[in-house]
Amino acid sequence: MARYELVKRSVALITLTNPPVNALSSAVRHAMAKSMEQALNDPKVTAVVICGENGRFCGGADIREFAGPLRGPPLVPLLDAIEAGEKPVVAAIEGVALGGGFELALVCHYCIAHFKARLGLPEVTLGILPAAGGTQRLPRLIGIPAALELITTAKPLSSRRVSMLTTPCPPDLDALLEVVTMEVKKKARGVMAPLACIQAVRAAATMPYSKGIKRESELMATLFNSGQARALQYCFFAQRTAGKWTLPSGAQWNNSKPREIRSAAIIGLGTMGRGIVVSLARAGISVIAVESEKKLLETGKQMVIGMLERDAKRRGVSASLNLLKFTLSLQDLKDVDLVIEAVFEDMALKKRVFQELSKVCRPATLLCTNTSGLDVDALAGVTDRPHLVVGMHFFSPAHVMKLLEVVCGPRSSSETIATAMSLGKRMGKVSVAVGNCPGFVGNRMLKPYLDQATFLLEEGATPEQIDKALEDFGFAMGVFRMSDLAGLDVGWRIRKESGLTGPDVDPKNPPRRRHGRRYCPIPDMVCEQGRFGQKTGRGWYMYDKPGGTNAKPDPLIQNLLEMYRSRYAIQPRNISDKEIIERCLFALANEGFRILEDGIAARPEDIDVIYLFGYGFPRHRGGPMFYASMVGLERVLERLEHYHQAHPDVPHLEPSPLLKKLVACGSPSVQTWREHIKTMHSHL
Ligand SMILES: CCCCCCCCCCCCC[C@H](O)CC(=O)SCCNC(=O)CCNC(=O)[C@H](O)C(C)(C)COP(=O)(O)OP(=O)(O)OC[C@H]1O[C@@H](n2cnc3c(N)ncnc32)[C@H](O)[C@@H]1OP(=O)(O)O
Ligand SMILES: NC(=O)c1ccc[n+]([C@@H]2O[C@H](COP(=O)([O-])OP(=O)(O)OC[C@H]3O[C@@H](n4cnc5c(N)ncnc54)[C@H](O)[C@@H]3O)[C@@H](O)[C@H]2O)c1
Repeated sequence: MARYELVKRSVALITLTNPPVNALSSAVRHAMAKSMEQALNDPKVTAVVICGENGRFCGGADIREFAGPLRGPPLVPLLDAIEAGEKPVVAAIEGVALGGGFELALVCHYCIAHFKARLGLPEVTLGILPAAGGTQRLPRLIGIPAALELITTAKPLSSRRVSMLTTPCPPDLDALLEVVTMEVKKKARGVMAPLACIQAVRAAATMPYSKGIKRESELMATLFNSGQARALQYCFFAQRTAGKWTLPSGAQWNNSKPREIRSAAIIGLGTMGRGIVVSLARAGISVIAVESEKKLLETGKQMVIGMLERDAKRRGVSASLNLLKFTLSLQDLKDVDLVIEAVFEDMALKKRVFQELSKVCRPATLLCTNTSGLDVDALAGVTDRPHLVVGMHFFSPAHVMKLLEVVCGPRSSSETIATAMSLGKRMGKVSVAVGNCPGFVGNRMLKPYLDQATFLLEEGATPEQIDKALEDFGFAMGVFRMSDLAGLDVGWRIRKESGLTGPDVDPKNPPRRRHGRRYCPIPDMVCEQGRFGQKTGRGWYMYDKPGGTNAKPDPLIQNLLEMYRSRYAIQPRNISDKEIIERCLFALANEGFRILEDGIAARPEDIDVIYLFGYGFPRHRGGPMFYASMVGLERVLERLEHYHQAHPDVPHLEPSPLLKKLVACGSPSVQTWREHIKTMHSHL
């Protein structure tokens, strides 16, 4: 846990040895305390060097220990003792020095850091604060403004910049703290940890160290047992769990070898294709981009080049334009390792493309589709290599959004899945393996969520009221603002194609019912007026101009809702924010339970990661499944039963059998739900 050596007969070298990140577990703290005592008591030792094994100084406190009672020597007195010791202590930093690892470096009398070292205080991302003196020592070392930025944003630093940060405490501290508080509140709505950090830094600025450290510890005590800290720490591990995919066949992340991908092709240079090309090129992969027409090819090319150049400028690197090739001919794809199809969401067109690819590409080429919800296995079926077909569902904008759903068809081989997952990681994505069903995980769950929002409109709510409730809950954007951003015409086209609206609707359908269920035609009425969202300057809100982003409530929408309600004799009622949150989010989680039952997602963590990284679910709430567990499954069940009774024609509100089963089993913790699902059918 910590190795002690005497070097050159006078220097004690203490190496932290707790792979993979040398976290400061109880055993490490114990070994460090012993080693320091030995070094301080040995008259031969004139100086001490602390470093970490395997090129990593220290990833901080052992987060897993936070879930149980705290044992072992506490960190603060250990670090205080190092700082107070009479022999000089040097931190030799290679790799990461994060959280408690950085706080350890701060108590050392000297630090030497490799130029690739990464130093930072990511505690706020875990819902806590740097409580081993970080909020007290860092302001003293680098000044209030720089310390505030590091502590409240969790942004890591390269080692060279640390030496440049020497801003003194500004004269108007209160004004500065006020500005930072506003920024933090705006960026991380409702999140407690960064606000507590600001209070701790205020203590550093206004109190002697002995009092400041006490304040730090009080603030930590509040955060430590909070629901937000539990949620954020759950997110940390959920993200890592998602990478560890597993199939019922026994194939899994650690026994399936991915293929190396050196070259790839993208078919379709529209909204998605462009972002995917950028993501691949940024990862150092040669890309051939294919369009159907010369003009579209040229437009796509210019957009991709512009995106890559801007991105490279931002990151201070040179744009990898030499990796790109643009063509109108599929024949150019015969040697690529992998193809990602991103043409229109049209099954017949996609099938034609896959048939053609089957003929053109060498037999070992992987064929992937970026479809948002079509049957991946139906596409595999038209190829000569169904085992090499997989869905790679990126999210818009594809070069920005971190989520990648890897959609495993029943015939996708484990090597194919491993390759898609590993390629996602190489592109900096958070990849989650999911089964093949309409909408996969993310978009399938979105339907009940959107339905509830529009039903609430019918019943008396306004778009701005619903959005505000969701934004106060922590979403960056409410459902209507998000829909305006994404474009309302996409959903409208899908509804027309599935016969829910437009000329193909069976006239025998009552106006607010389809297939025997409640249906809300308001979104169709909005689209019929040419209101497609931000791009047309009008949608659920009005904007200054087409493409504008400043959403204002629109009296025309208000009129439309009033006319609609009076046409169908709906008496509007006052709807509480509580009802909005419960109906939208419990319906969302309920579909998540069904997805687990159906074996479309292997674990609740996978669903939560999809919602955190693809749909802006607030991280401090942990994701829809974790949120349901925090509310209490019994309560979620009771509320769903209540709402289903009130709306029996909405099947999504009927509690899922898995939810009922979990409640009957005493509402076990989310990490153990898997044991209750394992007998069920898996599509993974
Ligand atoms: C009344 C109550 C009073 C309560 C008062 C309590 C007082 C308690 C006193 C506490 C003192 C506070 C000390 C300190 O301020 C707090 C902290 O230090 S919190 C931890 C801060 N550190 C981090 O957040 C770093 C987290 N890790 C990372 O960002 C990355 O892992 C990495 C280090 C950059 C490495 O990244 P990668 O190479 O990509 O590797 P992985 O991410 O896949 O990780 C590999 C593996 O390691 C596990 N792991 C990583 N870091 C930790 C950690 N700090 N603790 C435990 N485990 C860690 C990770 O989960 C992976 O394992 P897997 O999940 O795959 O099994
Ligand atoms: N837009 C999104 O938010 C989003 C998100 C995730 C997934 N998707 C999916 O990604 C796919 C593409 O969506 P999009 O939004 O980029 O569409 P888009 O309309 O912006 O782009 C599609 C592009 O494909 C090109 N194309 C059509 N047929 C072609 C052919 N035979 N050969 C070469 N190019 C061809 C078109 O010219 C067009 O430029 C769809 O399956 C969609 O469901 C979209």
